[in-house]
Order: sequence, then C-alpha cells, then structure tokens
Amino acid sequence: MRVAVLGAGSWGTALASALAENRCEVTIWARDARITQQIQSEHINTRYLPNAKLPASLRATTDLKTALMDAEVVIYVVPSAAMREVVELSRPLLSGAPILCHAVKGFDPTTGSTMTDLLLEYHPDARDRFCVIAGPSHAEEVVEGLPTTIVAAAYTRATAEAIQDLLMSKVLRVYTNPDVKGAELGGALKNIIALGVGIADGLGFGDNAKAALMTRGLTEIARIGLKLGASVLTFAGLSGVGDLIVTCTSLHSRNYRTGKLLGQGKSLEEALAEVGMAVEGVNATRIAIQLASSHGVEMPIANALSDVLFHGKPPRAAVEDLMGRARVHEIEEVARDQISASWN
Ligand SMILES: NC(=O)c1ccc[n+]([C@@H]2O[C@H](COP(=O)([O-])OP(=O)(O)OC[C@H]3O[C@@H](n4cnc5c(N)ncnc54)[C@H](O)[C@@H]3O)[C@@H](O)[C@H]2O)c1
Ligand SMILES: O=P(O)(O)OC[C@H](O)CO
Repeated sequence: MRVAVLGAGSWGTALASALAENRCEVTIWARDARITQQIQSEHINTRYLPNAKLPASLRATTDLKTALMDAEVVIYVVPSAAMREVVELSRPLLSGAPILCHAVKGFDPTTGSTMTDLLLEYHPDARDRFCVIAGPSHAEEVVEGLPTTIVAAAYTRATAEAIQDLLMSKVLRVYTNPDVKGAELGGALKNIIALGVGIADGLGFGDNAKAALMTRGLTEIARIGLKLGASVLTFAGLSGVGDLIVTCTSLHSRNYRTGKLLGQGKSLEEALAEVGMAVEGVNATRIAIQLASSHGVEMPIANALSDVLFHGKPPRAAVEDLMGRARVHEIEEVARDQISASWN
C-alpha cells in the first residue's frame, strides 16, 4: 500500500515510521529540506524525535507532488492552523480516490470547523473516504514501539477497517469507531483540560485538583460534543477519556507542559516558545468558548482557561472563580439515541 504522510513533526514522523515498519511504502512530506534529508539519509528526525531511529525504508521529500504520486492513503498530520493550506496545496495533486485521513487534534482557527468538516469543503464527494486517527498516543512512545491503542473513526466501516489493517501491529492496537465527530472533538477538546491540569500542577495543587479537572473537563467535552452530534459513549472511550488521561498526566504532553509553565508564572508567549511545538489547546480554548456560547452550553473550565490565556487573569484567581461557582447537580440527562453511534 502506498501512503503519503503530510507533515514531519513528531506525530507525522511516528505514524510514518509505524506504517513503514508495517511494510507500507511510505513517503513523508515536509517543507523543511533539512528534516527530509535527515530522514531520507540518516533515518533520524533530531528536531522532533531526537532519540528515535527511523526505518530505512521511509522516504522523505519536500516535493508534495512526489509524495502524493499514486498514494492510496493520504494522512494529514500538520497543526490544525496549517491544515487548510496543506489541503489546498494537495488537492490538485491527488490521483485516483485515496483514503483521506487526518491525525490532527484541533480546530480550523478561522472557521472553527473540525478537520473533517474542513476536508469536506475541498472534497465534498469523498466523505466515505475520510478517516480520523485519534486516541492516547504520544509520538515519543509510538516511535519507541511501546504498546499503544488508537482509534480509526470513519463514516464507513470499509474505510475505518482499511486504516485499522494498515496500522495494526504487535505494539499498536487499532479500534474502529463510526463516530467521527466524537473522535475529533475528544482529541481537540482534551487539550484545553491538559492546559488546565498543567496550570494546577504549576501552582502546586495536588492530585485532587487534577482528578477534578479531568472529570469535570470530560463533562464539558461531552456536553458540547452532544450538541454537535457526537455520541456520549465515544467520550468514555480511547479518543475521549483515554486521550484526556494521557495528555493530562504525561510529561510528553506539550499542552500539559505549557500549562505548567503558565502556572509557574510564565507568560503564554514564553511558555509556547519554551515548548517549541504544536500546542493545540490554545486555539481550541478560543473555539470552544465560541461554540459553547453559540450552542448555549456551559463550559466553565474552558472559560476559566480563556480568561487566563487571553485576558490576563492570574491562574490562581481563575481557580478561585471555578471553586466559587453556584451549586449544581453532577449528572446530566442524555437522550437514548445520543449514547452510541453505529454504521448501518
Ligand atoms: N505529538 C504527538 O504525540 C501527537 C499525537 C497525536 C496527535 N497529534 C496531533 O498531530 C498534529 C501535529 O502535531 P505534531 O505533534 O506532529 O506537531 P509538531 O509541532 O511536532 O510538528 C508540526 C509539523 O508541522 C509542520 N508545519 C507547520 N505548519 C506547516 C504548514 N503551513 N505547512 C506544512 N507543514 C507545516 C512543522 O514544520 C512541523 O514539521 C497536532 O494536531 C497534534 O495535536 C500529536
Ligand atoms: O503533546 P500533546 O499535548 O499535543 O498531546 C499529544 C497527543 O494528543 C496525545 O494523545
């Protein structure tokens, strides 16, 4: 199977590596020739995964046309802010009817769209060939061959199973899911909560605060997710609570690390510069509070994050506001048809 992976950051490199290990013919595309040359000739990517040895069969190019030539599967793995540009550049270069997959955990910054809604703008007839790769998967562990589970979510069973078969290995277990929206929202929105947990740790709070943020954060994610058509069981799965746990607890997480630096008193600019890679939670916070407001949904943690990130509120004051909210019930009612999704 010929696969083009567009984006040679941490996750693009790790996914391309896993696919090449699975005997796929993989070409990874990046803009930076230093990175493609390193991957192609030295089988390393020191900027993004300094400790990893990559498969010798993995090819790399800065020429998008070469990467996409005869590709049967195209996987977009750039930060969400770059997705529109890369989808636009790649569209005229696609041949045949490849599966269009993405592994991006964020929203289009201009329109607030999910990544498959963005893809649909450019490929309105290809919905059945869309697939989302989501779930708890830090690139640093995947590239080391440490056991990992992920989700392939697609509108059709055939597409989901094609990606499942492509990625499954002794160390990478892939589950399918028909709930594309839920998988995407879980992946994008958990980044907000990871920023919050990082802030709590940076402030010196304890495990109780961490558990509270993760649990009530998941409630917020499910609440807006249901309004947007996702199924609640997806949020109890790998792309929901699974990814929330890994991102809020792993030192690999760029969102968690950014939050921790904020809690320790760094400015957002300082924290982002120190982390130096894609931190999707910042834009996701902005989009989440817009979505919450337009759908009449309460997202107090996202609002508190927005105050800290964009309005200069000291993190400790934001926590005091959260703790001082009016009393509420814990559990909300969910309609039966919103519990799980299924293919026909
Ligand atoms: N790193 C992980 O462990 C991981 C795991 C799962 C999902 N993701 C998601 O994958 C996406 C990509 O993250 P990452 O970790 O690979 O980021 P990264 O910061 O490690 O790398 C981003 C890459 O995208 C490239 N890029 C940026 N703008 C571009 C543009 N306009 N055109 C072409 N290339 C561009 C950069 O040069 C870089 O190579 C994010 O949405 C992230 O949430 C990451
Ligand atoms: O490093 P983060 O915070 O972008 O998280 C990476 C992945 O989403 C974890 O599954």
